[in-house]
Amino acid sequence: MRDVTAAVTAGGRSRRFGSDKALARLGGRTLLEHVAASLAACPLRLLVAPPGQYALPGWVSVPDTRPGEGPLAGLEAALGHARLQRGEGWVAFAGVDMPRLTPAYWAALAGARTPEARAVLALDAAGRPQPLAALYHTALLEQVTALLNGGERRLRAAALPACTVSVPFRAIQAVSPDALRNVNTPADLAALGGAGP
Ligand SMILES: Nc1nc2c(ncn2[C@@H]2O[C@H](COP(=O)(O)OP(=O)(O)OP(=O)(O)O)[C@@H](O)[C@H]2O)c(=O)[nH]1
Ligand SMILES: [Mg+2]
Repeated sequence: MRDVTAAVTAGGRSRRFGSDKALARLGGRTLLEHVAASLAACPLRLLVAPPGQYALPGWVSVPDTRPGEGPLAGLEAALGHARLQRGEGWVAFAGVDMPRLTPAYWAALAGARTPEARAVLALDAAGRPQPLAALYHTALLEQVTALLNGGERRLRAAALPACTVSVPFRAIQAVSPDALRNVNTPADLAALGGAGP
């Protein structure tokens, strides 16, 4: 993962969770810390969030380009900052609410890259692509900006089918079986064995 920039997007309002889910605890760590740990091997690590909201040692705070406009806007900020700092290359983009992501998960995605690919997404058990724990190339930045300017807000629109590689669920399951577990509600966290703040 030395050639990949990490980016955690953390500008959401956790409406379904009812309090800031980035700070909810699971096994002695916050959800945000769990996700960050999965990406600790990346040399540059970006936290896209309102300035001053979170303290995450070793992570560079990056403000949203379009605050409150959702994770696609978070991706725009992450790709722009990654390009500025390191030139063209890959970004591992994650939400705050996937505490079971692991280095092996990210390595599986990184290993699936092809020279033509501009996005790498894992498929879940039902075959649905998972855009919130995926690799995106900085070459997508202009396309992402155009989508946002056109009113698009769905993150999955960033992964254009023609240049997206899918990683089958069985390949994820083999290395990181719970990686795609996602916390949207307190019940989701309880199912993982955690509790609210
Ligand atoms: N940078 C940034 N990240 C966002 C924004 N909106 C959502 N996110 C992040 O995107 C990820 C997935 O979003 P959701 O699961 O919908 O989280 P959320 O929007 O906080 O939660 P809900 O209010 O319940 O939809 C989380 O890591 C959020 O923090 C935003 O406007 N900017
Ligand atoms: Mg949301």
